[in-house]
Amino acid sequence: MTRIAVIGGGRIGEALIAGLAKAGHAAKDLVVAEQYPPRAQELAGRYGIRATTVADAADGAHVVVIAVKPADVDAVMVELGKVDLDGDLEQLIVSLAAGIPTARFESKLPAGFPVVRVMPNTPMLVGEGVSAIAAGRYATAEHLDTVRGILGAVGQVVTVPEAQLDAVTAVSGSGPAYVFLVAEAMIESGVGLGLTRATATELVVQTLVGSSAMLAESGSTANELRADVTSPGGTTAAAIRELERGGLRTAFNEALLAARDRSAALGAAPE
Ligand SMILES: NC(=O)C1=CN([C@@H]2O[C@H](COP(=O)(O)OP(=O)(O)OC[C@H]3O[C@@H](n4cnc5c(N)ncnc54)[C@H](O)[C@@H]3O)[C@@H](O)[C@H]2O)C=CC1
Ligand SMILES: O=C(O)[C@@H]1CCC=N1
Repeated sequence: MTRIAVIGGGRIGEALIAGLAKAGHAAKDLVVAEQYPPRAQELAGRYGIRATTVADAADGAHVVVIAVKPADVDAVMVELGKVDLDGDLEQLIVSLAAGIPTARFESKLPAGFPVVRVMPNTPMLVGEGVSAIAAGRYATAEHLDTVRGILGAVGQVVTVPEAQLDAVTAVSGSGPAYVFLVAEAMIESGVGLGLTRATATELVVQTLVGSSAMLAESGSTANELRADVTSPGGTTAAAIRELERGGLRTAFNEALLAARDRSAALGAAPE
């Protein structure tokens, strides 16, 4: 089985580890390097995996997944520079860091070293993630297949040119947060209308689950499904009029532009 080292055991690192563990990836073939010792021990205990240093984790791993904040990537690359990255193992660097171009990694790695950049999202924790992957200059179709195999175990995978990854980050990388914000707002409004928090939460969560299943399975577009709920002169029309008046579409346009630009800015940060 592919030996995977996850560098950075934070939210997305754990989502990947948990999703892979749930998908049956053997614990002995997963290792984490997390700089904060209590967190490292927590992950080791929770998933039965080894927690160690960056260099030790990378040494002997087939795939080294970088899951630290963009600002910490360079420090990790310095640590990786101390390892004899072994071409015989066909090692591969997979970066989950928002914004950081593959060229930045390639410039710090031995010549020709393959790098694949990925934008995942946290629903991979429950096997329902979506990741976009893009090949760096030296990554082959086989390397992309390896990454598809890993991320395919925890959700859907799409392949895009690297130039589109900032847009992907705005849509699906950050996307779960928009959905959770909508859920929060709907629950609060339900409570405001007199429902108990427990009832409002149950209604909202299942409404999101059911609506998502329809979007995924019905073959209808979002626009068609919305129209089906919207009886002329009815309750939904009254609600949607207020959402449009509140500038929902403009707010989403501006929000995704801001996220896309922030991703690009993270990549342009001085080394
Ligand atoms: N949270 C999310 O939904 C998503 C995050 N990402 C990307 O994943 C990366 C990580 O994000 P989060 O997990 O949210 O951040 P986080 O802050 O929760 O986790 C980062 C972890 O890396 C550890 N770390 C930092 N430097 C280290 C080093 N030198 N050696 C070992 N461990 C080190 C930190 O202690 C921390 O536990 C970021 O680059 C982000 O852009 C991508 C998609 C979604
Ligand atoms: O907020 C962030 O920067 C990361 C990247 C996508 C989701 N979380």
